[in-house]
Amino acid sequence: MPPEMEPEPEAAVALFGDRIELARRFTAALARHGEERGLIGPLELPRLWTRHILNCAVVGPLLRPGRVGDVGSGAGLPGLVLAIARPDVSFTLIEPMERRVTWLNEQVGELGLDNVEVLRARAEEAPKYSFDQVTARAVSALRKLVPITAPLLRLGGELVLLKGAGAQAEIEAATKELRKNRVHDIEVVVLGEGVLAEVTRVIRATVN
Ligand SMILES: C[S@@+](CC[C@H](N)C(=O)[O-])C[C@H]1O[C@@H](n2cnc3c(N)ncnc32)[C@H](O)[C@@H]1O
Repeated sequence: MPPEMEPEPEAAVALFGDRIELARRFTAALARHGEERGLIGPLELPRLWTRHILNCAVVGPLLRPGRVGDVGSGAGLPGLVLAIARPDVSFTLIEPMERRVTWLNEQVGELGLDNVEVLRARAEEAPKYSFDQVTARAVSALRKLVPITAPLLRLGGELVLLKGAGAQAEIEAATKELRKNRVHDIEVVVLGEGVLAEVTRVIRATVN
């Protein structure tokens, strides 16, 4: 028997506000098709809301009106979730895998999101100096992620990288890459305390 879908947590309505119906539709689509389309693992259904959707949605308040590039969007995490939560921000979802790009385009159409474009590319091929902020989640270790994300930012732009409990250790392991890519004011922001069972850690830093 397939595992049960996690019921919607109370925090979802507070995080998505009047966009909650869109968040519900996206979560339901991911629950229905995510495994068969190779977007999420078979064990993710019982934690789809908390571990994935809300883990991304709590990052919404860190974004500023402007242009955000989401590197390695995959199923739409965090890019599509944030595009639902923040209709005042323009998103470019940067993803190289064709079947994931197809999924992302389908969801943008289904949900009627007019603040999202999908770019089939590796971050290395995406236009440089284009974004005010760049997000990424579960793409690679910071020392490999910095050289492919920092060049996408305009001067003074910001990295907003979702990371696990090892965020601080990743910063220490990436000292050389951070310096070489002019990344400054690096901090770990902890989000979702008292709301999520597992908090979201974000490495936030400025490039100049
Ligand atoms: C483990 S998945 C994570 C997907 C999603 N961000 C999430 O949190 O579920 C990593 C994604 O990064 C993409 N990816 C890997 N290398 C990349 C690169 N150099 N540029 C852009 N995307 C990349 C992969 O195609 C894949 O969709």
